[in-house]
Amino acid sequence: MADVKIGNSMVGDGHRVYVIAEIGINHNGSLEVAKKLIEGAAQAGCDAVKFQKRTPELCVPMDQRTIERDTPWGRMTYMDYRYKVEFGFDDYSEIDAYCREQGIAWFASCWDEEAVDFMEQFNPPCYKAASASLTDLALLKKTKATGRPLIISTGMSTIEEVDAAVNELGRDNLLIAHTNSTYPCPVEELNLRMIHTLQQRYPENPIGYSGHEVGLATTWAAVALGATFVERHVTLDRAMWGSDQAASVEISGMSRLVSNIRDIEKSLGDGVKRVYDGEAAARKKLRRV
Ligand SMILES: C=C(OP(=O)(O)O)C(=O)O
Repeated sequence: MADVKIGNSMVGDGHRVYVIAEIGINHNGSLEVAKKLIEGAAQAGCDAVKFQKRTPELCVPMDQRTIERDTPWGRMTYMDYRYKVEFGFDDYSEIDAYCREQGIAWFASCWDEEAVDFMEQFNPPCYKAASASLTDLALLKKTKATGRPLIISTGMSTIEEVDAAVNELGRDNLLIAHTNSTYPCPVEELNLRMIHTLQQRYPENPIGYSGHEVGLATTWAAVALGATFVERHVTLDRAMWGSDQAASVEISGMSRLVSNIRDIEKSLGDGVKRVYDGEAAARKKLRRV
């Protein structure tokens, strides 16, 4: 399997699992909340935080735009809500500076082509294409053409759609995440063995896991199954307003997630049978023949 370099980190078999705290839109349009999430993710030991960048007038479907909904800022159309939770250039400049201060990488999934041009201004270490964008081949190609590593997510997709995206993009500098796009995802539908299916189908690409389940055990299982990177949504409080919050992990959970991932990756070893020095005494004392 080829390795892919994201910033200063190598991602792939035999390397530390790259842990991404997906802030997404859990900041609810507040830079203050975003900064608390960045700080929490850095302290938890995550390698990167991730945002979602949209140009609402390009990526909100026409039939959704005028639908009204109740929000913490009052009743508004879906389009107005999308603008409300969208950070602009000054916000991202502050996020960029803050991430440097906290010593954590940051990048975004770009939901439309303009968003890619926007993000290029910040020299991100990589990009992500959300599961929703997997069949948007023009967007995938535009993102890949930046020359930066690209993570594609495979929720809500058929295997033929995944093949089509990978064939269009080529195997180079491409990472693939197993995902189920139900929020929160029932454990019976996580289908973590898909990690093996993806490893066998795309042997040149680092395979990872983007999870939306409640709890941490199944993400640890994904690491035990060989996920080379892991992404979980992060929140200050799972009870906060917003569609992704309930399927997110609070900061204390992120700390447990990362520290146990570090133990799991060490515990996997190399699969070569050996007698460890620490076993010598037991071997001497307990072996009859
Ligand atoms: C929705 C996203 O990702 P995923 O499909 O992995 O949940 C995203 O990265 O914006």
